Amino acid sequence: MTPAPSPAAGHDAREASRPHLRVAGTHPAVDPAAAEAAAAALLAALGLDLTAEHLARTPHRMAQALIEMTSSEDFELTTFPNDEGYDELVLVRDIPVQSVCEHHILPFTGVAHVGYLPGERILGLSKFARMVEWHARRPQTQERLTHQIATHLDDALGPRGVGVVVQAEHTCMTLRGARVAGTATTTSALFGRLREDPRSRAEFLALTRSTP
Ligand SMILES: Nc1nc2c(ncn2[C@@H]2O[C@H](COP(=O)(O)OP(=O)(O)OP(=O)(O)O)[C@@H](O)[C@H]2O)c(=O)[nH]1
Ligand SMILES: [Zn+2]
Repeated sequence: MTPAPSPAAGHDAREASRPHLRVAGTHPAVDPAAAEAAAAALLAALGLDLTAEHLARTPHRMAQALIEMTSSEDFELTTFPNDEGYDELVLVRDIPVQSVCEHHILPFTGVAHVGYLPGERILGLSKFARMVEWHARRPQTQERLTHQIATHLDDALGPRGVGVVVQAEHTCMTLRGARVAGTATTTSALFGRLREDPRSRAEFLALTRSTP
């Protein structure tokens, strides 16, 4: 692997003024023991016999599964100075989205397309996926998830434009309730030039629709 080039001396001050942002600390505290006790109570209320061997550890597994689906790892949101003055769209497509709808606590899954028009700083490419996962792995609405990713990118980089499109299938709508298998929901959040400039907006939306 090629080592990352060290920043030019002139950029040291700017690098220090926007340190690698640690994304952490806003997830609520989790109490696994209380979650397990609550899962046992729910399963018993559903008429399950928790003394059966298959079910004995189900409250534990159920609590752990829900905790895993609503927790994500903290990470460093590494940004770099835009030394080359790159000013075209950067778009990372088809980032997996695995979230849980906060109305039914059932999964919704799909993809996110996240892009921006760089200003003074650019983002490490893997951080787009980490950012999506960090916001997705908690009880969410798709609209809020989409907006939070866009706001996060906007705050971290101060770019000229930000665009986020999320396409997802909600199991609360496909497996129960309306039971409309195969339906997909698309949400978008566009900021700056990607919202206001019709050509940039059209280019971004077209790229999120085209096949790679
Ligand atoms: N806007 C939005 N709605 C969502 C999302 N996830 C789930 N929902 C909806 O939340 C709504 C909750 O409505 P309720 O009428 O209280 O719930 P319900 O009786 O289970 O409704 P049905 O799902 O229609 O059976 C449903 O229409 C869900 O489809 C989301 O991410 N965004
Ligand atoms: Zn739901």
